[in-house]
Amino acid sequence: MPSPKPPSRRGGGTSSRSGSHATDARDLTVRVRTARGRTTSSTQWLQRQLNDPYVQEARRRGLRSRAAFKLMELDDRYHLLRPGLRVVDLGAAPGGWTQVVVERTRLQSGGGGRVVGIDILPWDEIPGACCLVHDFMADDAPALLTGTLGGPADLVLSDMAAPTTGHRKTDHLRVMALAETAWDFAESILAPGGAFCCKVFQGGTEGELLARMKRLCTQVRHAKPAASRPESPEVYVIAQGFRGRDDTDPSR
Ligand SMILES: C[S@@+](CC[C@H](N)C(=O)[O-])C[C@H]1O[C@@H](n2cnc3c(N)ncnc32)[C@H](O)[C@@H]1O
Repeated sequence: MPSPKPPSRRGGGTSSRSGSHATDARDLTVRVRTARGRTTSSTQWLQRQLNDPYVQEARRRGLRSRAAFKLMELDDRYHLLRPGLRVVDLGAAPGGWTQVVVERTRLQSGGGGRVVGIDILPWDEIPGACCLVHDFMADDAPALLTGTLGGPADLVLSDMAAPTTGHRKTDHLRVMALAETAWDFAESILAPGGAFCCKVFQGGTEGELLARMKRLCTQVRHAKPAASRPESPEVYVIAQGFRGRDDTDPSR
């Protein structure tokens, strides 16, 4: 599954913002009328979805989410995926990242690896993957994931995000709490040499969490893929070259 070139809009973009484009380019922007019962924000969301080239490209390729393009780009840059890997995908629904993992680790053609995805929301099975519906923050989630994977992981992915409240500080804290719990879990399941790729919020992974990752991994970087909306504070932290868990670390 090749990564996309940043999808372009046929017709040269939105005419309302494209005064510099060729004058014969047709305006293909879909405009959504506000309807009774639909709030302004949901109208804006719908209009953005209908006009998002990543949404259109995902649909064309049979991908479940535009988020799939973020993982493709991160993998192209940091070489996270290869055949035979054992991967855990946290916050996996509706399944775009899992589809990319299955494809790029060649799970369906006997690649020898395994992928276990988990989400608190129901999601449809993906052939080649084990799709769990469970709260990752529940006490029994680490054991469930470890048992289902059946051994150490080479890669832990987390695209988990709680529904946004619109209150920036609250949203930041909620995403960072998920990221910290994801790293705690990664420390317990990653094989030496393993990697972790996780959504965090701008400002990146801070303080103690970043220090812990740097202590246990040879490389820790932040990246914002092109498919991540510029107005979104999300970025991804990629920690590679896991050295093994340090049970003497007092911050654990
Ligand atoms: C941005 S979406 C993930 C998109 C996914 N990577 C894809 O490519 O389709 C974030 C997901 O995190 C999930 N999530 C948030 N909190 C969770 C939790 N405590 N346990 C499991 N999943 C959670 C949400 O239900 C949501 O489906």
